[in-house]
Amino acid sequence: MKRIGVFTSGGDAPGMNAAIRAVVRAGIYYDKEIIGIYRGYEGMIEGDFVPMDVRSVSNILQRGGTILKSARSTEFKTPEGRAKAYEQLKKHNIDGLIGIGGDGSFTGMHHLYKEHGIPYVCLPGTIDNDIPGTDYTIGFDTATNTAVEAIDKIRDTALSHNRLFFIEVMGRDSGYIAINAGIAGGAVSVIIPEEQTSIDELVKKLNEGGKHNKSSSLVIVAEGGKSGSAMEIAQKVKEKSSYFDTKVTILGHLQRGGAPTYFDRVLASKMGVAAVESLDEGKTDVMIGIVNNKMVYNKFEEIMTQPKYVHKDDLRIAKILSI
Ligand SMILES: Nc1ncnc2c1ncn2[C@@H]1O[C@H](COP(=O)(O)OP(=O)(O)O)[C@@H](O)[C@H]1O
Ligand SMILES: O=P(O)(O)OC[C@H]1O[C@](O)(COP(=O)(O)O)[C@@H](O)[C@@H]1O
Ligand SMILES: [Mg+2]
Repeated sequence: MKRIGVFTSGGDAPGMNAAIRAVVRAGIYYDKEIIGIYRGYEGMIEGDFVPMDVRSVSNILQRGGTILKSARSTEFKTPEGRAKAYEQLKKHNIDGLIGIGGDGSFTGMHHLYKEHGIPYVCLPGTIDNDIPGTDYTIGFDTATNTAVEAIDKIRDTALSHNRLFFIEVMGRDSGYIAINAGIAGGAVSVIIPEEQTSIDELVKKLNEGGKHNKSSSLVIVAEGGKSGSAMEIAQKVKEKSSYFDTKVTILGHLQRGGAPTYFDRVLASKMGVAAVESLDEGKTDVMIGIVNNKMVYNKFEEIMTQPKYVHKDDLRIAKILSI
């Protein structure tokens, strides 16, 4: 393994820069040439490559976003698109890849490997924490802290006006950000895609809160749930009860930006070094994960056939604490 390509793909996540830095520095430490690939699979298809030296990753450890930029590429989902990407990698003598992205990016790397034999190691980089085989993904901790900070601020208004707020958080089809931000932010109820929510039960719960003199109520809604968006759920609740002065806040892309927490910086740094070392040792078709505070190497087929659900116990805890 002499030349390693590194790229970020899918939604950007805080800590991606720390991971790029670790890959570049560890690669150079082990006498590899590191080639940065811009804009994920789009840049791979177009051959948008740049050699990276030690100083090219100075002062990025603490920055959100990704200096390599990211993209979602429709073309790469086709065998033809991946063949184009492979031609570019061959032309630039790239022997292996380290990709930083979510479940979609991991699936893309797996297909490229199966079709063209390019060894790769994936680092889980997504705010959603929706990939099996790791307790945490890079960016999840920062995004959840950002959501909690926003929830605390909204509580000030909720308290001052005795209002009911529905706060929508990201996570695509996963409730990880929602349940953790819900526990940390003291939500009266957390609505996640993994569970069916009854509007009648929610109204009952809110009414009980009213009877117990709750002066503010915050409901955290994960995007992507079957019960609808925060806006739709708020509307349904209003139709069933005129008791509440209701407002809706969608946190949106606020959750993707900002300086990574210490946790995400350390996680990304450890995973970046592990990626270079494991690729050099001959590991491939794997995603690095952290499980019980230990680095693990997950084969694509072993983890991507399994769903990753929020811990049932977390839902129980949120419920107990919201009375
Ligand atoms: N099933 C797939 N086959 C091949 N490539 C895929 C597949 N799913 C996703 N990708 C590639 O990975 C990119 C990033 O995936 P996406 O789901 O958008 O984000 P993330 O990697 O953060 O989950 C997609 O734009 C696409 O190019
Ligand atoms: O920024 P976009 O393209 O609108 O995508 C929004 C989606 O990206 C995310 O922020 C991150 O998802 P990925 O890491 O899978 O790309 C999701 O929580 C959200 O559903
Ligand atoms: Mg994803």
